[in-house]
Amino acid sequence: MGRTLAEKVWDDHVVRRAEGEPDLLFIDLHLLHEVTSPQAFDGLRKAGRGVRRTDLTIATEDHNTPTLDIDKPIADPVSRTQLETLRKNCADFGVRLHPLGDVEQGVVHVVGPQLGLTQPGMTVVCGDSHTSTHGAFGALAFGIGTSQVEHVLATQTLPMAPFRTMAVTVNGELPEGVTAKDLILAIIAKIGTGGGQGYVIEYRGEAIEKLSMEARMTICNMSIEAGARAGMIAPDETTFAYVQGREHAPKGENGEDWDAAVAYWRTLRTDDDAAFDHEVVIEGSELAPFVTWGTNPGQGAPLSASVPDPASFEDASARYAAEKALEYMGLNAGQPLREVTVDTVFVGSCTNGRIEDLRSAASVLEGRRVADDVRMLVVPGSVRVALQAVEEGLDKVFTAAGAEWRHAGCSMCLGMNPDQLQPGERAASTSNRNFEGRQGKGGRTHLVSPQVAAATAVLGHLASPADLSDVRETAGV
Ligand SMILES: CC(C)[C@H](C(=O)O)[C@@H](O)C(=O)O
Ligand code: SF4
Repeated sequence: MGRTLAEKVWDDHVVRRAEGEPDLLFIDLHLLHEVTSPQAFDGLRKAGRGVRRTDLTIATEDHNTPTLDIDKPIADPVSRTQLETLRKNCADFGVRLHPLGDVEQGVVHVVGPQLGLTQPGMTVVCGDSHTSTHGAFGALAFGIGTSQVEHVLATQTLPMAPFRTMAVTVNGELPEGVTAKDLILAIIAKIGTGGGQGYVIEYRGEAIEKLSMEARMTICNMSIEAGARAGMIAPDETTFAYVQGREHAPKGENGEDWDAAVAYWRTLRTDDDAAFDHEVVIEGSELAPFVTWGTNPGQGAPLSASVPDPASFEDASARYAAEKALEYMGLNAGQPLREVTVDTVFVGSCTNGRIEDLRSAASVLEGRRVADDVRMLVVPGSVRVALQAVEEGLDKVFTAAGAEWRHAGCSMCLGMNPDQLQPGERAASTSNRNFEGRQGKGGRTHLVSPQVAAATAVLGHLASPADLSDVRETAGV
């Protein structure tokens, strides 16, 4: 019988298989950041071990980095210690690090792909749940815990429990104004935040094949929010075009390494006779802009809908979760989502902080103004993304509209740096988690696409670009 994409990549990395034991996999790329690596390095020190493959290991600073005044000392002592510790560890163990201020610094899941380090068919790990992002290249990419980080540092291998396979097939075409973010929010609302548990999800179908690499990364990034072990998309011409020419892409003197790599990558497709353990089918043409109303990424609905009545949930735990969520979010059942007002808009993160995301937010903001009582932060996912945006003049579009243009990092995606919501503040955010307190204690988060974020910033309430049709005219543009 044929094999799925995930099974092929897995099989190609098994270095030891024994009855009744998890397979031991070789790891092609190990990404590190300041939050989940300190204890792993301490463990190495205690055991007198080194980093086995420094050539396959790379670190960046992202979670604790400020996005303003980056040349000043870091005020928060916890953040400062985290960054100093990473710097010392990387220096002591010979690991390549892109610190704050470096041109390759940025959110770890933005940096790997843009350097061409993330490639089809690889195994990629990082002590970070959104490592699933790299699956967009047809890599098997897992978030791992700190003790596993230590294991990979020491051995470049990892024992992995077997997984089940799920296909999420998206047929047809996404309607105009519907983005990868809307699609993944709709998928999670459909299968639930636990729906992917134990599975590696392969996204396939016409609508997926048409997506850019940036959009595919948005989808795979949020696989973890459905509980999945990983998300993957088979590599194709779009993938090869994105990887080709990047710093770490295969080359060879006459391009022979590239040709050999592409020949192998073309085999990384699920065989026609392979069977998935579970299949979900979605009609892309039926989708609409999607936003969350609750406190987990599965509590979402089309923007045109209203806040659901908890009583409408048949399942008792879903009903209870909805009640708690509405209480925390300060929302009432039946309230139209378009009438929910926000004070903050955040465009950024490893979900939607890439150049295409900034372009799409800028295209909505061009010639318009952020509403007076709204604060909008635009935070590029990496310094490279920032430089590209500046080259295209996007930073000017943002600042002219009244938004703040910040330095690269995780920023307001989670409250580990100065960019935070105040208690009771409400944000439309292009990030991936709307958990209680995620963006700051008592902060309320609505997950949205970059386009919805920008339209929301202009109108001051949840909105899509379609709601803006006459605003630009009034502004005389
Ligand atoms: C801090 C880190 C461990 C965490 C993760 O694992 O994802 C963070 O990146 C997040 O998005 O919540
Ligand atoms: S941007 Fe957000 S989701 Fe991504 S790694 Fe940083 S904190 Fe995690």
